[in-house]
Amino acid sequence: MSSNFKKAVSANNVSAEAATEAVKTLLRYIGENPKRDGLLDTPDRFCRSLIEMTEGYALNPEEILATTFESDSDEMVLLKDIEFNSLCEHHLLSFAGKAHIAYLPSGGRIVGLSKLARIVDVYAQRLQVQERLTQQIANAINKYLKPDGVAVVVEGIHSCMCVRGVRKQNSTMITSSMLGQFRESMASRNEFMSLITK
Ligand SMILES: Nc1nc2c(ncn2[C@@H]2O[C@H](COP(=O)(O)OP(=O)(O)OP(=O)(O)O)[C@@H](O)[C@H]2O)c(=O)[nH]1
Ligand SMILES: [Zn+2]
Repeated sequence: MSSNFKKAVSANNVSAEAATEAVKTLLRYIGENPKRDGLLDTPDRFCRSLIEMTEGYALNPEEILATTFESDSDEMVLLKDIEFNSLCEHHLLSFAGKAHIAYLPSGGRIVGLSKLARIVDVYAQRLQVQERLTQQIANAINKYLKPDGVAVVVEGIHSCMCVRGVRKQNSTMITSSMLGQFRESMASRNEFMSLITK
């Protein structure tokens, strides 16, 4: 794994070697010695973790939502409590929580349930703000599945508010994006909200 990483060059032509050197500089910046035993592999590990946590850039939402199935139901489909981990683009610290997604099938087509969870990962595994994460999930489902409506609510706890800065441990950020019938009809929105708060 480690040797594969060393050969890698990013899309922006930054070598893995340059990336690990940058982490060594950060370690020196905080007064650490990157040559001490416990830190020898840390720059390599850190870079691999960062690549792993941003795998969403390489995923294609159109491909994920390409397989659909026939269904004669036009009732709401809801997948709730989809866990996610993301990285806040301001501090590069984790924010994590749950996403809830509903859509109203249109044209007699439904999508495999796991694909909704995969769409969350496409956008969560990038540098994000929670508002954009929420909108991107809703917009992708709207664009590629063309349902009558999409509703997305994301609940996230931001490490940058817990472990540093204002240090508030128990606040949760809640964001939503309502499209189509969920935006137009209060009844649809209320049905969705009551199901996710059960
Ligand atoms: N709206 C929004 N803000 C976020 C998100 N993630 C982190 N933030 C905030 O981004 C802001 C960055 O503010 P700055 O003042 O530039 O940075 P800072 O000095 O580190 O701010 P503090 O966290 O208040 O110490 C902070 O208020 C964070 O709480 C997010 O997903 N959405
Ligand atoms: Zn942050």
